[in-house]
Amino acid sequence: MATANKNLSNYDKNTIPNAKNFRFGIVVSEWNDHITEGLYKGALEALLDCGATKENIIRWNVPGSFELVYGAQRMIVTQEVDVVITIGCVIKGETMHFEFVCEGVTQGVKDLNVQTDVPVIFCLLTDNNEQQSIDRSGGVHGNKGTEAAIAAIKMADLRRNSENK
Ligand SMILES: Nc1c(NC[C@H](O)[C@H](O)[C@H](O)CO)[nH]c(=O)[nH]c1=O
Ligand SMILES: CC(=O)[C@@H](O)COP(=O)(O)O
Repeated sequence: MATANKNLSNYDKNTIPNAKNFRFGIVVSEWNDHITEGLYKGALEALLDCGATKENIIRWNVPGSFELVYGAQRMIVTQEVDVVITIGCVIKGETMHFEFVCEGVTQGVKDLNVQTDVPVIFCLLTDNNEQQSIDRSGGVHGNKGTEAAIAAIKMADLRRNSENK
């Protein structure tokens, strides 16, 4: 289902585990910070709404989305988190750089999910223009940060429940 047909901010708390006992890492790209701050706000509000405590939410900034992978890896190694959310916004420019940044982050986040035992949530906007980013960071299509927070809670719960299987 395309985002245009699904509001990214909708969630049913009855279907979401309580987040109070999980530690969350959030790595935020400073590129397009007028967008990434909105994504972070959506994620933070959803985590707190679902029971997370501010003491259990660790935020680090990185220069751009390409650095999200390294930031998430260091967060996993040093901070004893249950899950990491990577937040970035890549907007198409004149060159192929967009494609390489998007692919690099996509593959890097995938690799962290495969190579570590901590889930890494992919909250990366990969948009053709700024309006698409505005629409998905608290605009008409909701907030992808909210969606990422809910995914983070669910994946932290899955990890906890699968530890002793
Ligand atoms: N153009 C965008 C970038 N570019 C910067 C890269 O992410 C990276 O920081 C640089 O190549 C140095 O390694 N980053 C974004 O997050 N969004 C963009 O639209
Ligand atoms: C995704 C990017 O790095 C891009 O915004 C840079 O713009 P350009 O391709 O015009 O150099």
